[in-house]
Amino acid sequence: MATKTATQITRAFRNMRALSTSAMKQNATGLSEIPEVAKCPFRGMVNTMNDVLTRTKTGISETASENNVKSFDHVPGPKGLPVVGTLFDYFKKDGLRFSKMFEAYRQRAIEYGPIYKEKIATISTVVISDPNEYQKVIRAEGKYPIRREMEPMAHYRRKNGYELGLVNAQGEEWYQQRTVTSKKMLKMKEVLDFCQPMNDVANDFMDHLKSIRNDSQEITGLEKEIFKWAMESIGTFLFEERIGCFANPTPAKAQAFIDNLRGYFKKMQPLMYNVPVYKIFPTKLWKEFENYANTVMEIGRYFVDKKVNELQSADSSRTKAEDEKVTFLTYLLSQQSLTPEQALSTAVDLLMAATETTSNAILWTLYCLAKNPEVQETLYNETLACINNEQINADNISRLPYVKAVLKESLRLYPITWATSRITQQDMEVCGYNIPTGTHVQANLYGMFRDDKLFPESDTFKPERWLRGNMDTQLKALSNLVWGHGARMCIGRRFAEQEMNILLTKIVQKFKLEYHYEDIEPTLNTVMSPDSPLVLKFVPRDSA
Ligand code: HEM
Repeated sequence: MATKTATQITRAFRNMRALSTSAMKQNATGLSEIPEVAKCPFRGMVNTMNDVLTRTKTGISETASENNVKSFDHVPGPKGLPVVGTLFDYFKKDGLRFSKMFEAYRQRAIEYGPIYKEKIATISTVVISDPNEYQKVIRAEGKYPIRREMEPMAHYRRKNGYELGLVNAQGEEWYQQRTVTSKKMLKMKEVLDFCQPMNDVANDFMDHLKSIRNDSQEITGLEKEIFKWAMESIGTFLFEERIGCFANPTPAKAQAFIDNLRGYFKKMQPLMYNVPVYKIFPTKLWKEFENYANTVMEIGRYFVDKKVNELQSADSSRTKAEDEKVTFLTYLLSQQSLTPEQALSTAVDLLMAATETTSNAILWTLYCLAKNPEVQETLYNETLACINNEQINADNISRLPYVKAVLKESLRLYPITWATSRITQQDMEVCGYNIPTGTHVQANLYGMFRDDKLFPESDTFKPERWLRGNMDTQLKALSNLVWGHGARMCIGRRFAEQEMNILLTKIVQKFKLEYHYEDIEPTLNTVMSPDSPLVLKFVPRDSA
């Protein structure tokens, strides 16, 4: 892909500034997006279902029966009511809960088997709990895999005239953004280059942890602290400079971003499953979500704009767009295939996607380690033997198989993204049923990960499962699924694994973790999070 000249970059910066400051005005006019908002909110779903019904009533079921493949109509599942489907099952006293959808999927799979279908209000889904059968979906996803939109997020962006961003864009638009972004984010060398900044952030975080422990060596409000680490870490990648989240007090903008982003993900969860009335009139929940979203976008843009301004005011003759080592943002802006608005949306998307995910993954891992002291000791001994007190770098990071196994095992027990999502783009057979084009299909990750047949003693934390020699190909494929699959797999995976490995190594080197309270259960704030505050004791290993 050709890079732009310095003049073109300067023009891109200028456009970017104009765009970001006029974003709200664009919302008001919202020329390109108004028709989308004006669409019937249920149209997409009705179309998909009609398509499915037409196909099953006509050619497809005949073909299916010819090949001994049962028609889509026969896929088992809860019946539900006309229009609302099984929605009311989620409001019954002691019934299923939107905040525990992973458990609902698991229970349904136990009741209906490796494939079932369910319609919850406007969402129709086919859930697959057999990893081999799900491979058929993976193999058929094509060049432009379609993941179901995160509807509240996409609706907010359309309504306000923002680009959909990498997470929600589809087809050619998605492909362009993905191609540009993956060159920096999925290339091992590019990510390994960030070992040093990640070490620096993790070292500072160790000092921060020491300073915020109370007299009992416990840290309360650990969630917010870990979130700061995640934000600081992605900040170094996007902007190649420190945001300063560990300062006392935390910079107001960073603190507001953290608080609002958490609220944003929390409110998105119930909006995703309920009837999307918010598309017609703003419900209380929608307004709360919108408020959080406004602040998150505003602050996300502030960080991006700040960097853009700095780059612009630097001597343009020294702009290093042609060089290999430029900030991620400079790189994005230098790409001809991205509009400045797309570059900006992508950067904000990454800032958002990186924080909630890695912070929750780390929280779960620390919880598992604190509850399993023998695992903690094995991990500590590995770090002593393999890297001692060296900084983690491109060479020695591969010498830490146990830390990787610990992370995999935590994500197995607490898969923060607990199900995958694809819309099929061709008819296919799965578990002996015909699945027509346009069907929303999901892998029941939480159900698979807690299945004793796939993972003996599945509720037990055993990182050894993931060590070379103990792992067969099926297990390996399964561990990867927590990052999604194929061309649309998590773009931040390499970045996330590296920063989490570095942080975990440093934490076990410095502290023994203890947990002395009731067990914590998972709940969904869009990603799987602890349902109550996690209070851990950080006991120093040395006298430092
Ligand atoms: C524990 C950490 C994380 C987990 C478990 C995780 C998991 C996932 C999953 C399952 C998907 C959907 C993939 C698919 O549909 O096949 C995804 C997509 C995505 N993730 Fe992550 N993620 C994590 C961290 C991150 C980080 C650190 C970033 C950014 C630096 C990030 C950025 C994204 C983006 C932009 C997408 C959309 C990609 C696309 O549609 O092309 N994620 N992630």
